[in-house]
Amino acid sequence: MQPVEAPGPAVLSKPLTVTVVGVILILLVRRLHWTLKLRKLERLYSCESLRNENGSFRYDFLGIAKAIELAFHFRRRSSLPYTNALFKKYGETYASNVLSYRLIFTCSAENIKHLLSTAFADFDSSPLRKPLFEPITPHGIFTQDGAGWKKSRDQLRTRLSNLRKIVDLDQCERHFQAFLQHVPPNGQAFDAQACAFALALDMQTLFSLGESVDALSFSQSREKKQFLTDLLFVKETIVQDGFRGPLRYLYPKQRFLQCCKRARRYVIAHVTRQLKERSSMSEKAEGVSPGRDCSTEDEQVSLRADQALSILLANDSMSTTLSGLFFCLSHDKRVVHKLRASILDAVGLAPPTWGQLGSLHYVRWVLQEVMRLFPAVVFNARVANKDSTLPTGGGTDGNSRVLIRKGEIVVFSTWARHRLGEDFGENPEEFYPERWEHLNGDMIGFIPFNKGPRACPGQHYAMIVLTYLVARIFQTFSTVSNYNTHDWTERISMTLENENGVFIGLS
Ligand code: HEM
Repeated sequence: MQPVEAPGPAVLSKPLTVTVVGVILILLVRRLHWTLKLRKLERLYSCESLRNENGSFRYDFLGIAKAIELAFHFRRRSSLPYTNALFKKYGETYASNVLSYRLIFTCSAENIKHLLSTAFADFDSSPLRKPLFEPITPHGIFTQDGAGWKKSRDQLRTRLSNLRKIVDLDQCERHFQAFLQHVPPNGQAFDAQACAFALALDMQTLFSLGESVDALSFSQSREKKQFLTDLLFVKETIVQDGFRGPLRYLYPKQRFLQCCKRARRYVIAHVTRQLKERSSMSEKAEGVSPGRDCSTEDEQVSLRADQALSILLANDSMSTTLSGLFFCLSHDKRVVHKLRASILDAVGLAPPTWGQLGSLHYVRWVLQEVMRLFPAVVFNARVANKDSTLPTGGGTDGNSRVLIRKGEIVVFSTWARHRLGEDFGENPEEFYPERWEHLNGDMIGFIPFNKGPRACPGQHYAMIVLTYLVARIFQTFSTVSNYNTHDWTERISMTLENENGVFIGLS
């Protein structure tokens, strides 16, 4: 009998070759199909090409030099003037290659409106935020898009809708009195930014956890101090990792994860207590014991914890506005004088009532002007979830539509939007609250709270609380002395801060 010969290598490699060629062909056909689809979209919307950042990055094919330059400016605290200079050079919308990703930078009011409102469904934020926020709020509003986001949003809206119920002016007064304890006598210097930060934290923890973290108290408990330290570290790491992009995986995460775990445990303990109190109240009221489904209870606690943590992560915005206000007023005696006179004129020296808050128009102009010059969130980004377009930025004049491919990141700058161009009248870099006499807080390019379905759900709450605090501060004091020895220097944390603090005196 003839021995059966084993198949040679040539016979074995045939099916492999066919498979590889087949896969390559499928990929090429898909690529071709996608390219043709893009061309069709381009033709349909008459898209033209976007200006690319060239200059020193012409041969930076992998976008490494650009990434280094961005990191350099972040560390040097010069990202804001740097990006504004690029907008002046390339126009309101341009593209950059950063670590092989095409990033589109824009400060065009039309493009921002498109991202946030008109084409809201075509752009997501979770691909960028989820990896950053997941360890602290796995199902929080910041980590979601689509149906998950809508569910969280609806729950928050229900919670934030009844302003009369959630803004307790007596509580605001207590927080204001605690703030006063930190103002030294006779107009001596203190760091108003640090105090504003503590004040905002106390208000927000009381609101979201039912118990203040007592950041303004001189006898804060060790547990609360630890929670605060953990929360601050978590926020700081999230921001740094956001700027590091894919390079963040090179950095150790042990302390971050530990802080997330401890902070979450603290929040869960408070939320559980709140839910138990509420459930025993309803039991007493209805005389029945609600069915106890363990998994539902756990889910409820986890959901509430995510909600509370999301509010706490969004908290710094209030302190950015307050410290920005102190900074601007320490340079402008005229506005301080006019602000105080307008408050005394409308409400006298007694704490303003709910009804009186709406009549403090000059306070509103001053707050809007501060939020224009020092918006809490200076940069923001969205990722295209399908091939799409932006209304402007294409062609030599920058007026044509531009094509955005699925997965591309569009970064928009609120800082540049508020400070470049002529939307806000003359000298947009100047603090001039009177400009709001002729402008509308709802105007398209004014986006301190963003716009559209994902606009800040706490904006009305924030404006009422801030108006109350400003009224109380300037009923009490008539001068703001400037003790800052350095220029205002950016510190982009979860929100915007002055790297040097804001040293003022109140008398
Ligand atoms: C002056 C004060 C505030 C400013 C300037 C501000 C600004 C903003 C901005 C710009 C966003 C959009 C972020 C984005 O889409 O990437 C935002 C979102 C958010 N803010 Fe505020 N905020 C303030 C106060 C508050 C307060 C007091 C709360 C809660 C009580 C709050 C809760 C939130 C939440 C939960 C989101 C996420 C909304 C979502 O993703 O759908 N904010 N805020």
